[in-house]
Amino acid sequence: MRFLHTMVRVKDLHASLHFYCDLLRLKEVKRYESEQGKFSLIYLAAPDDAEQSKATESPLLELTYNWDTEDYDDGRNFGHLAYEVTNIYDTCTFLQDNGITINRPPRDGHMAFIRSPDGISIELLQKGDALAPRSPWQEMENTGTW
Ligand SMILES: C[C@@H](O)C(=O)SC[C@H](NC(=O)CC[C@H](N)C(=O)O)C(=O)NCC(=O)O
Ligand code: NI
Repeated sequence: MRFLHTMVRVKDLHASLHFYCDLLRLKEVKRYESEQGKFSLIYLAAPDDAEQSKATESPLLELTYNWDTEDYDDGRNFGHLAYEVTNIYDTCTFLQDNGITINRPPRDGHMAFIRSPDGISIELLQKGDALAPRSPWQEMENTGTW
């Protein structure tokens, strides 16, 4: 058995594609539109996976967009989506500069949390064990100025 994807339902497809593709830089690898079911399924791969020849065989994020607006309760049973980043401080700076709240700043250079437009928790983990190169974030950590 192979892990295929995690599906999240999104209320605003434009806002979600901006968040996941423009900001998190995920790549759309396939899309399914159902006129009968009145929904769209958009499959997103992490950029490193998308560069591989078999991007559609890597673990994907499936965005489900129901064309008729629905209210989705905040399912507490769902935890988070986790992505590995090359430099967690650079990533958090880019996201913050683009209006994303860093709900859990990258203390110790390893882990940060943000939320999607639908409130889905996204965990960002520093690639490898090496601390990200020193950056203003670490100075802010050390001086407690966030
Ligand atoms: C193709 C495969 O990856 C799917 O996930 S299709 C599953 C199917 N999805 C839908 O019908 C989308 C629209 C529906 N209104 C919804 O919001 O899910 C499905 O069976 N969904 C039910 C589910 O619980 O996932
Ligand atoms: Ni699915």
